[in-house]
Amino acid sequence: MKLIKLSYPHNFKKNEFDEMVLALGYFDGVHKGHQKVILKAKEIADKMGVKSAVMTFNPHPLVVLRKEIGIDYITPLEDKIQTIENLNVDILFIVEFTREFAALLPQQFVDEFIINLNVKHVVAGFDFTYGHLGKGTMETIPFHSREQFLHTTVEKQTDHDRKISSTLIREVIRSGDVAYAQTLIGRPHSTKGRVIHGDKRGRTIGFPTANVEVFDDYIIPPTGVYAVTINIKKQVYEGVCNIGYKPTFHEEKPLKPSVEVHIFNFNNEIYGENVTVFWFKRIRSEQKFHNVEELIEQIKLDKAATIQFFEKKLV
Ligand SMILES: Cc1cc2nc3c(=O)[nH]c(=O)nc-3n(C[C@H](O)[C@H](O)[C@H](O)COP(=O)(O)O)c2cc1C
Ligand SMILES: Nc1ncnc2c1ncn2[C@@H]1O[C@H](COP(=O)(O)OP(=O)(O)OP(=O)(O)O)[C@@H](O)[C@H]1O
Repeated sequence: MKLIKLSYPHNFKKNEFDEMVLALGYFDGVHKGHQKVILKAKEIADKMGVKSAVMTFNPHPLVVLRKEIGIDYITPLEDKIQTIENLNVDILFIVEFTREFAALLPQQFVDEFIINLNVKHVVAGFDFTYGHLGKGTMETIPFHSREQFLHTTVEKQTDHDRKISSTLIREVIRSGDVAYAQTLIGRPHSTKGRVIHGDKRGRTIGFPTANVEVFDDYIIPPTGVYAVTINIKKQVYEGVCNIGYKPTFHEEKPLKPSVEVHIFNFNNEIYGENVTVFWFKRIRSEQKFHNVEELIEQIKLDKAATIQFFEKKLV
C-alpha cells in the first residue's frame, strides 16, 4: 500500500495520479461499518480496473477544533494504517487536519482533495460530511462533483438497531465489554505497549506478570480482570490480565492503573519488549482482598475461567 501525506494547500496535479476509487472518512477503529465502506470502494475499483484508495485525517478533528488535549483512539494512526493495509487497499491518503483545512468550503474540499487527485468514484457512509461545518453531505456530492466523478453511499450498518460507530465502540470499551467491542469492530480490540519492571511481587505469589506500559493514546478498558492474548516477538500467547491499582497492596491509589498480564506457559525475560495485548472477555472487577492467600485463590479461579474461555472459543 502506498502512503501519501497531504496537507492544505497541496501541489499535486490530477495527471500525477492513476484513476482511482476513494473511500472517505476518519475511520478510527476500522470497524465493521468502515470495512463495508472500504471494501465497497475496492469492489468498484476492481470492476473499473482502477486503483482503490482510502482518505483519512489526522489528528482527530476534535483535537483541532475543540482543542481537546488528547483523544483516546481505538486505532492510533499506526494501527489504522496497518489495518487498512490488511484490507489490500492500493493507496492511503493521510490528510493533516488543521484549522485551515477545516475552513475549506465543501466545493474547495471536493476540488482539491477529490477532483485534483484524479478520483473517479467516491464511496462514503450515509452520514459522511465534508467542508466547513460539515455542510457537504452525500446529497450535495453530485452537485459539487462537477460531473468529474460518481459516488456510492453505503447504508447504515447496525447492531441491534444501533449504528456501529467509533463513538459507540469507545463507550463499549470504556464499559469493559471488550467481547461486544470485538463484535462491533470485527477483530478484538488491541493495545500496544512496552514491558516494564513492576514491583516483582507477582513471582513471589506464584503468578509472575508482564507489566505493560500502554502507549499513550490508546483507549483502555476499565480496571478489572480480562482474558487476553499477548503478541510477543510475533508469537501469540494466552493469558489473564489485571488492569488496576492493586488495592490489596496499596493504601494509596497510584496515579495510573497498571496493566499486567500473567502469560500462560511462559517464563522468558521480556523486559523492554514491545507487545500487543488483545482484549477478549471481561472476567470480573478488581477487588481489595483481606490477605494475599485470598488473592491467590481468586487468581487461580481467574486463570481457570480464562483457560475455559479460550478452550470453548476453539470448539
Ligand atoms: C489475574 C490477576 C488478577 C488480579 N486481581 C487483583 C485484585 O483483584 N486485587 C488486587 O489488589 N490485585 C490484583 N492483582 C494484582 C496482583 O496484586 C499483582 O499481580 C501482584 O501484586 C504483583 O504485582 P507486581 O507486578 O507489581 O509485582 C491481580 C493480578 C492478576 C494477574
Ligand atoms: N455504521 C456505519 N454504516 C455505514 N457507514 C458508516 C458507518 N459508520 C461509519 N460509516 C462511514 O464510514 C466513514 C468513516 O466514518 P467516521 O469514522 O467518519 O464515523 P463513525 O465511525 O460513525 O465515527 P463517529 O462515532 O466518530 O461518528 C464515513 O464515510 C461514514 O459515513
